[in-house]
Amino acid sequence: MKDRNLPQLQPHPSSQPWPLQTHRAVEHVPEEIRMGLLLKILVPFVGLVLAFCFYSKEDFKPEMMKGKRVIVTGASTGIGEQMAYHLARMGAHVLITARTEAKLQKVVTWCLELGAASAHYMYGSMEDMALAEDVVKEAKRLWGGLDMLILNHIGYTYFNYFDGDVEHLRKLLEINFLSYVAMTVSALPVLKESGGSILVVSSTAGKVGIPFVAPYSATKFALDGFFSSLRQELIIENINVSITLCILGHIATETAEKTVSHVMQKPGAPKEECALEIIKSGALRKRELYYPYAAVRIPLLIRDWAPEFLDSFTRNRLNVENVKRS
Ligand SMILES: NC(=O)C1=CN([C@@H]2O[C@H](COP(=O)(O)OP(=O)(O)OC[C@H]3O[C@@H](n4cnc5c(N)ncnc54)[C@H](OP(=O)(O)O)[C@@H]3O)[C@@H](O)[C@H]2O)C=CC1
Ligand SMILES: C[C@]12CC(=O)[C@H]3[C@@H](CCC4=CC(=O)CC[C@@]43C)[C@@H]1CC[C@@H]2C(=O)CO
Repeated sequence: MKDRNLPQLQPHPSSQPWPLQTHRAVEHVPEEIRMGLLLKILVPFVGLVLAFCFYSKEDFKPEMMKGKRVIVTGASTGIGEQMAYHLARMGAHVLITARTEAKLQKVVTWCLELGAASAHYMYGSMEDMALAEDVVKEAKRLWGGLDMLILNHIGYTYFNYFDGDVEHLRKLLEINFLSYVAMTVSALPVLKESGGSILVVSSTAGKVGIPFVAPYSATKFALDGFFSSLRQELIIENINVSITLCILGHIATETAEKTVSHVMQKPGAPKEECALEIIKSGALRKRELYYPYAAVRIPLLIRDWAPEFLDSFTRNRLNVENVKRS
């Protein structure tokens, strides 16, 4: 008979059959620690397995781009500039765009030095939808057709709390999204003739919620929605034009480093390698590119399983205390 006054001693966990013992041990570990341990072990492993599977099938050869006719927008600096140089080394024809003519002239000169089959530029702002269409018309005039359209340009992006400026958002939607649609509408007929490719440069901010880039993020999400739907329609109609959505993490371009060096805890990935991976993914007609692979792909794997954890992880990767409302 048990003595009511004595504390009822529990059998030591080690005397329990294994499952019960483990169950009790796990019960005492807080949820967030369990999630953290799970993610620290499981997620990198999954990322490595996916990376091996994905990249082990890579069979890009630079000669695939020799003689190809390529438009690269936003190519006066940054990732677009590096894409132009890679294409030049591969012997492609390049037509590059941006607003700053002097910068475009220098990039074209260097492209010819590097071995481009031909190199031309058109300058102006992509706020002007007529320019978006004129660039494709110029490609038809110069080359008689088009093989690859790389949509890369973006308008000025602040990195701060959303300030409520709806007009800024409207303008950014025109530059970052509607001009991409206008160029695609203009280019599709010639891309159908060549069985060509459309490469859409986007961001992790076009797939998950990242603070301080709300207007920019909206334009990148719009790209995903529009071009993922258009890709479905091209497949349904057996139209041989590929669409590659390029999801990029933080890349060390001049603009990015100027804008966020005080907030990011790690430097961006190299713009030269990023540019090459974009070209390779388009030439191989990939559905999506994730670069840097693990830094981009793992958050997307977590996104639908543990959204709150991902939000918290994203905030903790930034020195948010350094962002002051302007
Ligand atoms: N850097 C990063 O961390 C990341 C970048 N990305 C994406 O990569 C792409 C390139 O980024 P990045 O190289 O850093 O950008 P940059 O700011 O370095 O280059 C932007 C380009 O767009 C041009 N441009 C700017 N405004 C306009 C306009 N109104 N009309 C036409 N062209 C314009 C600029 O030239 P000009 O001023 O002469 O017009 C420049 O050539 C973008 O789509 C961006 O969203 C995605 C994720 C991360
Ligand atoms: C907005 C911009 C480009 C980006 O997409 C990044 C942002 C810095 C914080 C980021 C971290 C990530 O992991 C994903 C990308 C991004 C949202 C960059 C600040 C300026 C960059 C820009 O405008 C284009 O160069």
